[in-house]
Parts: sequence; structure tokens; C-alpha cells
Amino acid sequence: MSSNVQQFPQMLTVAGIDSSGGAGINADVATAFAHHVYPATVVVAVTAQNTYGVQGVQLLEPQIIEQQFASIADDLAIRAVKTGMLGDQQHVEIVAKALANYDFGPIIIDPVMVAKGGAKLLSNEAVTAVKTKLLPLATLVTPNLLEAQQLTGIEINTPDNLVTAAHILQSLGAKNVLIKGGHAIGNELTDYILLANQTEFTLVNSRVDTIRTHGTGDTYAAAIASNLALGYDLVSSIKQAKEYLYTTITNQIIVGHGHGPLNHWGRMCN
Ligand SMILES: Nc1ncnc2c1ncn2[C@@H]1O[C@H](COP(=O)(O)OP(=O)(O)O)[C@@H](O)[C@H]1O
Ligand SMILES: Cc1ncc(COP(=O)(O)OP(=O)(O)O)c(N)n1
Repeated sequence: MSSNVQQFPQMLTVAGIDSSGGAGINADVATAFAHHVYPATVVVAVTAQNTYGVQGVQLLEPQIIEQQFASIADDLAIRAVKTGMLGDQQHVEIVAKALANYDFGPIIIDPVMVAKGGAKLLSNEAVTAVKTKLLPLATLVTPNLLEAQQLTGIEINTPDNLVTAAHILQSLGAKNVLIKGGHAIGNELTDYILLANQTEFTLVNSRVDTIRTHGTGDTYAAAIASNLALGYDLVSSIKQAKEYLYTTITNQIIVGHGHGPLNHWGRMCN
């Protein structure tokens, strides 16, 4: 009997596990597989959560996090890495140290701070560590509006403020910046992108009337990382990721009773 051997590009996600399967590492893994990219994982935290909210968080011991990085670096050929929920200052610093130490390709930092239901996924003290230790390593940082406000210290309530915030994020060391607009008021959602060469553009889409948006930020960043691992340039990776994300929001699946997960089979429905 003949066998079939295939190779797929590999990406790495460094984040927390979501017991309900919709966000965090679970979303990243689903996104990578949907892109035909192989996902490796460094688990930083385990969360007990469902579509109503977060009921518990357990951060892992530093040693096992460092060991996960070393195991992956010793064996796999990672072509892009994405970070998500990191929990506290100590864990941000452990992850930053590992990312500076190993070459995993382009680094996408999704500075996850608060879950949809309002639970804190990053301590206040850790925000400084994200700014000083992680952003200088970032090929791309992908904050939502609230995260961008926290990281820059400015209120983002006008298009000018949005641009200023992106420039502040660049001055903190992030090469490219994508500020997501999902938390804006209104039916038109705008993501603002500022590239390293100072080119800027926006991606605009209409708001889908749904509460099933658990994991949008993770999925977006993981899709960008997957596209980079596949060899696309950053702009194509962002644009294709946005299209992928939209298919996961518009083709809804029913899981749980609250903020349900995205549909990673969405592309197959179109
Ligand atoms: N209801 C929605 N309809 C369409 N797009 C959405 C919806 N909610 C979020 N998005 C998109 O998902 C992306 C991430 O959303 P956002 O809420 O800004 O970030 P996060 O999920 O990290 O909090 C953005 O590009 C935003 O436009
Ligand atoms: C373990 C874990 N990581 C991240 C999040 C938040 O992810 P995000 O994509 O921002 O999802 P929503 O905020 O849209 O739910 C999480 N809830 N859990």
C-alpha cells in the first residue's frame, strides 16, 4: 500500500486555553488548520470559561513554559509566531525572553487584556511589561481600541487620535500596527493599519448582527500568522485574514447560550 507524505508550514501560538473552545489557543489551532498550516502551542494559562464568561484562570509555572519553548525550538521549523493571553508581568517577561532567544520568524503580538464578558486576562502591572518587553519584538501588534488606549495612554475617540495611537505604538517598538475597530459604536467597523514604511490603510466592514464573536481577536491574529507562515507578505496576510475572519462571523454556528464561538468551517459555506 502506498503512503502519502505532505509538508505544511508550521506556526506557533503562545497563549491560554479556553475550555469552551472559542478563543485563545483553541481558536488559533482551528484557524491554523483551516489555513493548512500546522500549529504548535506554548500553553501559558488554562482558563475555565464558557460562552457566558470566565470562571477561573490558572497560570502555568515558568519552568514548564520555558520547557515548551525549548522543546519546540529543538525540533520544529516555526515560520511565524503569535501571542495571546499572557496573564501577568512575570509571564509576559518569560514569553518576551523566549521570543528574543529563539528565531520563530515574524512575531504577531495580540495584547489580550479583557475577555468579552469583562474578565481580566492581563494584570494592570503587566501592561508596562507588554510595552517595554514585548512591543520591541513585534513585527505586528494587533490591539483592539481598548487595548490601544491602555498601551498608549490616550483616549481614542477621533480618527486623528487613532493615527496618533498607532504612531505611539510604533515609537514603543512595534514595527507594524493594526488597531482593530470592533469595539467602535455604529454599523461600520474600521481597522486602521500603519506599516513600518509609514504607509497606512484601513479595512472597513459592516457589523454583523450577532453575539457569536467569541475569539475574533485571536482568530484574526492567528490567521495573519498562518498567512505569513505560508509565505504571503504582511499586507496580503492581513487582508486575507480579515476575509477569513468575516466568513467565520457571517456563517454562524450555535454553541452555548452566550457569546458563542466563530465558525471555522465558515469558508466552506460560501
Ligand atoms: N459583529 C461583528 N461583525 C463584523 N465584524 C466584527 C464583529 N465583531 C468584531 N468584528 C471584527 O473582528 C475584529 C476584531 O474585533 P475587536 O472586537 O476589535 O477585537 P477583539 O476581539 O480583540 O476584542 C475586527 O476586525 C472587527 O471589525
Ligand atoms: C484563553 C483566552 N484567550 C483570549 C481570550 C480573548 O480573546 P478574544 O479573541 O479577544 O476574544 P473575545 O474577547 O472576542 O472573546 C479569551 N477569552 N480566552
